[in-house]
Amino acid sequence: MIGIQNLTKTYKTKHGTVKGVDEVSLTIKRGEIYGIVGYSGAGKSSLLRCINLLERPTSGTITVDGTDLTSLKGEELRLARLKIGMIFQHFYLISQKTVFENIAFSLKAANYPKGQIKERVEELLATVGLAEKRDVYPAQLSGGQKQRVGIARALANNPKVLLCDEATSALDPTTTKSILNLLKKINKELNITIVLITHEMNVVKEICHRMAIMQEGRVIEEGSVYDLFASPRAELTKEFIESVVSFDVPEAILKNCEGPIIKVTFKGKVAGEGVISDMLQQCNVKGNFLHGSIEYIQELPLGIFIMELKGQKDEVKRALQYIEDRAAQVEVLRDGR
Ligand SMILES: Nc1ncnc2c1ncn2[C@@H]1O[C@H](COP(=O)(O)OP(=O)(O)OP(=O)(O)O)[C@@H](O)[C@H]1O
Repeated sequence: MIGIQNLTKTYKTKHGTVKGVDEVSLTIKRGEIYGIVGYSGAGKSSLLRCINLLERPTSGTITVDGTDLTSLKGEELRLARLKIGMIFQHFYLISQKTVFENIAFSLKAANYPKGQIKERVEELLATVGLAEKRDVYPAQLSGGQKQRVGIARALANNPKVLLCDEATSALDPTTTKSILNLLKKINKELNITIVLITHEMNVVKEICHRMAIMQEGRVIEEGSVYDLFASPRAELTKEFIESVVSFDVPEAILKNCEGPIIKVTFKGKVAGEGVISDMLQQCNVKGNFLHGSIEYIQELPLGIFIMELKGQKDEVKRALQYIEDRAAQVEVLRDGR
C-alpha cells in the first residue's frame, strides 16, 4: 500500500545541513496499522510528513496505492493526497467554526458535491460517535472529542490511508484508549491503512500490527509487534519494550540467588506456566520465580518468566533443554555461582 524507498530528508539550517530522515526504506501493507517509534528528534515526523508530501523528500520515492507521489505536482498531487488523511497531536481545528463546519470545510475544499455535504458530515459524526456535538465550537469540546472531530475531518474524503502524528500524546490514558479503539474500528470496518508515529510504546502494543524503531533518521529495527516484543534485537527496541513490560529484578534479590537466572519466553498459544511446572516435576531442579507475566499483544499471549534454577549442573542443563524442546525461548541471564 505504501512503499518508501531510500528516503532521505535533509534540512538546511543556519548551522549547516541536518538529516531528518536518512535512507529509509519500508513497505506498509494494505489494511495494517503500522507504528513508527522513536525518541524526540529521531525523524518520525519528518518521515510521516514525507508520506503525504507535506515535506518533499530530498531523495527517494514514496508510492501510495500504486502512485509515485514524488513524481507528482500541482493538481495531480492534490488529488492523490485526498487518498491520505492526517490527524495531529494538537488537532488543528478551526476555532471559529462549529464541529459540523470544521468537517464540512474539508469536503468543500475537495469540491465534494454541495448537496451531499450535510449527509456526509452526519455520517462521519456518527462514525466517530459525536452526533450530539454537531453544532458546538471546538472550545466546548474535551481533548478526546476534539480528536474525534480531527478523525472525522481526516476521513471526510474517503482516504485509503490515515497518518497519525502523535494523535494521543495530548490525551489522558482513558481518552487515549477510547481514541485507539476508534482507530482500530476505522481500520477494521473501513479497511483504512493506518500509519502512526509515537514515542509511547503502549500505543503500539495496543493497536499496531507491525512497527519500526527509528534513531537518528534511520530505521534500526522493524517487524511484527508481537515478534519484536518476544525477541527484540536492538538495545533501543529493548528499551522501548521495557517501558511497558519491565522485568527488572531488584539487585538485593539477585544477590541471594546462587543458581543460574533464566528468562523463558513462550510465544503463541502456549502461555507457558504448564511447561514450567512439568519441567519442575520431570527434572531434579527447584525453580525460584523472580518475575513473570503474560502479555496479550493483538490478543495473542506472550508469556515471559524470569526464574532461578537450583540443582546439579547436568540437571539444570536437562531442565533448560526440557523447556527449549517445548517451543520456548530460553535465555540465560546470569550463570550460577
Ligand atoms: N523544519 C526543520 N528545519 C530544520 N531541522 C528540522 C526541521 N524539522 C526537523 N528537523 C530536524 O530533523 C531531525 C528529526 O526531527 P523530527 O521532528 O522528524 O523528529 P521526531 O522523531 O518527529 O521528533 P519529535 O517527536 O520531537 O517531533 C531533528 O534533528 C530535527 O531538529
